[in-house]
Amino acid sequence: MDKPDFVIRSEEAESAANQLGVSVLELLPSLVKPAKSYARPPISKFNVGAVGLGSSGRIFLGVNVEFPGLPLHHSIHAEQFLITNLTLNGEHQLKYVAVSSAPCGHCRQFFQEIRDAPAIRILITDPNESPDSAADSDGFLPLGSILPHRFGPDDLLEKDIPLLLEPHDNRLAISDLDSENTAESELKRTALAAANRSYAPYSLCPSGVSLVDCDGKVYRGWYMESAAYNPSLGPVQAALVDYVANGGGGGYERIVGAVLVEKEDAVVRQEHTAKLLLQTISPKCDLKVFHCNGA
Ligand SMILES: O=c1ccn([C@H]2C[C@H](O)[C@@H](CO)O2)c(=O)[nH]1
Ligand SMILES: [Zn+2]
Repeated sequence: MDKPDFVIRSEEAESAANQLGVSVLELLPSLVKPAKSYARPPISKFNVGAVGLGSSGRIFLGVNVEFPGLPLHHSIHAEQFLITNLTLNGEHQLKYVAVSSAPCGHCRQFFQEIRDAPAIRILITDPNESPDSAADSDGFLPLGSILPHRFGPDDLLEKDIPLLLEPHDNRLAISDLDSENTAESELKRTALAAANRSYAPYSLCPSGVSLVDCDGKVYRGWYMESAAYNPSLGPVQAALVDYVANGGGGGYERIVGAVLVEKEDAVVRQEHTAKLLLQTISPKCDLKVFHCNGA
């Protein structure tokens, strides 16, 4: 691979599997090592790669990302990157994951935001892991076997609320945005569209971020919450997942502009954390914040 490919189309996955004489499922563990090479862990130097198969047949990659100069809790875990990559690409279900080391408790918890999470099957490729009696003959374990007695969306939400990978529209708007026509208004519209896809069923404070690099290429991401609150992923991190996946491997200093859209009266506000994160990794980046109205 010359350029990192963080999403593999189903036809590509099938033809790669055919060429190797394996099934698409068997392809997943073979992609973990290349995935690991795209990780950005300057603090731990511990690369993690996660490879997921969605119900559409597409394969998605996830890697861990660490930010020097910031507290460790700003880091993005490979599994969380993977889930963000799924949602940014409109994938509605995650079926299988192969991952280089055992998912930590925080990641097992974040997976709970996906419908039927206990049925997601996980393969840990770390050769030091001893075989698990809950694993199928193909080596995959149900997530429910490594996180029993789950705390999740069912504990806090009504059953019919769309979960993390399911389509939803937060129906947020910014007045007069339709009549604006500047470079900044494109970033604003992208951040608003991102906020409309944000998954914030616990706080009801959705938010979205757009980023632009020095070539004018735009990236976006949205805030995603966890029933257990702390594994939630901020909108800047989510947009950085898009940047790492699609920015051609460049450094964060190439990000020159950013827009955050959130509700004016939000009880959960992203503004200060977004500023802190962007100022640290990309000091020249100009962050603008706009408030939207709920429907
Ligand atoms: O489930 C896990 C556990 C750890 N890491 C990352 C976080 C950090 O960057 C590095 C060391 O903990 O590994 C993951 O990506 N997933
Ligand atoms: Zn983790």
